[in-house]
Amino acid sequence: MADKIKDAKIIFVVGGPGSGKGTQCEKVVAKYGYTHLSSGDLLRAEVASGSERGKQLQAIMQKGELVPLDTVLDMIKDAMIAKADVSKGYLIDGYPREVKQGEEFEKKIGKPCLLLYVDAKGETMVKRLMKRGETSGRSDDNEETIKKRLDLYYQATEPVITFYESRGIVRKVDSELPVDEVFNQVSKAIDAL
Ligand SMILES: Nc1ncnc2c1ncn2[C@@H]1O[C@H](COP(=O)(O)OP(=O)(O)O)[C@@H](O)[C@H]1O
Ligand SMILES: Nc1ncnc2c1ncn2[C@H]1C[C@H](O)[C@@H](COP(=O)(O)OP(=O)(O)O)O1
Ligand SMILES: [Mg+2]
Repeated sequence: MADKIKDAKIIFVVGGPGSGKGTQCEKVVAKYGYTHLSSGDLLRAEVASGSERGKQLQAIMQKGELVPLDTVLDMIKDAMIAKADVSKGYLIDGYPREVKQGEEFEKKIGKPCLLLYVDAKGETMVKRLMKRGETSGRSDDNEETIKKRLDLYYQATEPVITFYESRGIVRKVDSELPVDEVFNQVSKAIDAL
């Protein structure tokens, strides 16, 4: 597997909870045919399976904390391998959430060619998540957990952006704008690859 994935384009999609990562990734899939892998979606699928491991994950996610690095990296790697023959590129959404996750990903899988930084204000993210919580059924879309997720984002995930800025691969998009305008910025970043 390693070779095939090494040659594929890998894009990290990083931003706070509710910033609009999933929304933009869906549009990238439609326009560019990339494979979208959301760490949160992979984890929620494991929870939905009802497995013992899923139960442990659910408890962590409900508190707004990060699940163990190895668990999420293994899931992403397996999902990437499963698509290796058909994939033009990968959108890795919601990972890395801390610098260590980025380092381990590069050791075990490969290097990203782009980090899309989906930027929105804290108050905007909270508003969007509260609204999403009305229909998402997600146990972490509640006021208390949202606050913890946001704190953790600023503490653990923002340093990821600084880390990759020094490598010159970060492109920031302004996710305060309407979805289609954000996507124009996303498209420009991908077209430049
Ligand atoms: N640019 C935007 N303008 C307004 N609402 C947005 C925008 N992007 C996303 N949203 C809404 O905000 C919520 C969170 O978006 P989502 O893509 O699930 O974020 P994330 O995956 O980063 O948590 C969703 O309800 C979505 O419809
Ligand atoms: N890379 C990662 N490492 C550790 N935990 C993760 C993870 N990605 C997701 N999780 C866990 C903790 C998150 O609070 C939860 C939901 O993640 P998510 O669906 O990516 O949220 P969002 O799209 O709102 O930013 O899943
Ligand atoms: Mg998401």
